[in-house]
Amino acid sequence: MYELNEKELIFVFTGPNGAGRRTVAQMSGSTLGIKQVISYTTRPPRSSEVDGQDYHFISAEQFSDAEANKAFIEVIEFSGNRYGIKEQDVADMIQKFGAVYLVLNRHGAEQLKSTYGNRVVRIFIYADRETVQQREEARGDSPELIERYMSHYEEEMAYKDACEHVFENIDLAHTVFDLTKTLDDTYLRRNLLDLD
Ligand SMILES: Nc1nc2c(ncn2[C@@H]2O[C@H](COP(=O)(O)OP(=O)(O)O)[C@@H](O)[C@H]2O)c(=O)[nH]1
Ligand SMILES: Nc1ncnc2c1ncn2[C@@H]1O[C@H](COP(=O)(O)OP(=O)(O)O)[C@@H](O)[C@H]1O
Repeated sequence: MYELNEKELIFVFTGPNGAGRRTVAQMSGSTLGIKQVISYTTRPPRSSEVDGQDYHFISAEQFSDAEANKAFIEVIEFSGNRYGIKEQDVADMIQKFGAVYLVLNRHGAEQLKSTYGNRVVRIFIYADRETVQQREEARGDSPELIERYMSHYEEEMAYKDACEHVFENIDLAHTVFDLTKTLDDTYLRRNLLDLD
């Protein structure tokens, strides 16, 4: 396994689906200049999604081949689709950029933590049940998919106290400001938000 040095950090955004993890991660990530390590998935792309940007969309056969070659740090199955992060992608991105982020459910967050230890900073993003459901509806998720996401809500919420940082995402601008400032002050020290 690639050993990370002190300046190399992996930010893992986790929390219930629909809480806004991807949205806030992308916004803070672009301000702070940290890049996303993209997962591989067998699920089909949604109409707004771009291959290589949202996910690497691959066939079930390609996924199994990569799995057989031990390419993935972890693999999960959600709703009949498979998801995984490639170890080589994490190593390459870290060597190139120093700090990276991922958006994962609690199992992925836990796996990364056990692999990379104190180099992993888990950031829990959440909102109340009703708000999450409304956002999934507004995002255009089907009623069946929403039901599946909501059936995992409590399980994902139970991971909150294990995470290094927790943000309730109600007002988007507010969340992104607080998050960016916390990451900058605590880890990156780029003083991007120094308002003095
Ligand atoms: N553990 C793990 N979770 C992942 C990975 N990629 C995506 N996820 C999470 O798996 C869940 C299901 O993903 P999906 O239904 O496609 O939702 P999406 O977040 O809107 O793309 C979401 O909570 C994702 O954040 C991965 O490689 N590993
Ligand atoms: N604070 C917020 N207020 C209103 N809508 C939000 C907020 N944060 C995110 N959203 C919207 O909610 C939906 C879910 O956010 P997304 O980032 O896709 O969630 P996740 O990655 O946690 O599944 C998206 O349509 C996003 O634009």
